[in-house]
Amino acid sequence: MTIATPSHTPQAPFRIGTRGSPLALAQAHETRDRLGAAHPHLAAPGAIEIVVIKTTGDRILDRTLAEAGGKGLFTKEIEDALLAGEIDLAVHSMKDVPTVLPAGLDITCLLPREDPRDAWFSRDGATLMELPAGAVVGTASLRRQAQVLARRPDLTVVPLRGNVQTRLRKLAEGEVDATLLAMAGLRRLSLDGHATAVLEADIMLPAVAQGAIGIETRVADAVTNGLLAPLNCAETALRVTAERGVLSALDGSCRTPIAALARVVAEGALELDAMALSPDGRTIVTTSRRFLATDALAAGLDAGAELKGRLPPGIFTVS
Ligand SMILES: NCc1[nH]cc(CCC(=O)O)c1CC(=O)O
Repeated sequence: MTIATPSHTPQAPFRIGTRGSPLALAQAHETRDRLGAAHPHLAAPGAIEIVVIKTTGDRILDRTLAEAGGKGLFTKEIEDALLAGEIDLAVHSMKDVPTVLPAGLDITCLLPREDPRDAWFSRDGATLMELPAGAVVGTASLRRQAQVLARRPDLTVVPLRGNVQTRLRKLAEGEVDATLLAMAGLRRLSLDGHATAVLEADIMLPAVAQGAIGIETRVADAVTNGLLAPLNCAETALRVTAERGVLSALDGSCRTPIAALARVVAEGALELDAMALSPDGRTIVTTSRRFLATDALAAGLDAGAELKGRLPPGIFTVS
């Protein structure tokens, strides 16, 4: 396979590739605004074009993503457009980006991270611990399902899909009694005011890279990568590197629910909490690391390898 390496020419519009969901578009607009703020020639009207690309993940409405299987459901078609030179950069929720990227592409920029926590929504304002026995929690995320069932094995978890607005509508219509959504997405859509509660990480450890926006480009496209350099948030990049290290150490051992959150605890020092769970929430393996910024990837990989080694055989291989 040959990899095209077209490069942005200053007179043509700069093209941002994105999914078409309201959240994806908000993230693309944030990227466009940050590029315009950093580079006056990109602030002019029409200087940046937003190209909406439909992905396999957008077509899957009736099954949970875990059932649909496969990695990169939300990224493949966008990456194909990037490799073909149809767009100059792709904006992704890092949570949806696989750990292994196509040859010639890389995440070359991470925007400052939003709140990584999950928000809790219930129809009548009950918290997770207050919901009546047998109440129905809607989520397609095995990570959220497992952590809900770990605390409340008497609840029923059913899949709930659709974009943020759709899920909130289904909650209001009574299809479920409660649901969970990433705070980051809600903030970006100005919907965070509707949340019943924000779940701290010791109640609901977030997904790897939740709340982080990553920008994927062609490694060889020096023009685009140069324009993005001032937009990169070094702290977010370190945290995401550690968390994705956990994921890459566990990749291949299936669709085990995994959660991880890294944060800066002192100048140049980070802490990482990582967790693997069985979907029924009955088996939970956790570990933490404290490490220096230079060791972010190694710490994540090491934590992931430890979790992998401690997984009870059989329980976690659901593939
Ligand atoms: N898989 C869907 C998805 N991908 C990223 C976000 C939220 C935004 C983020 O985590 O950056 C969501 C929705 C959700 O989990 O509520």
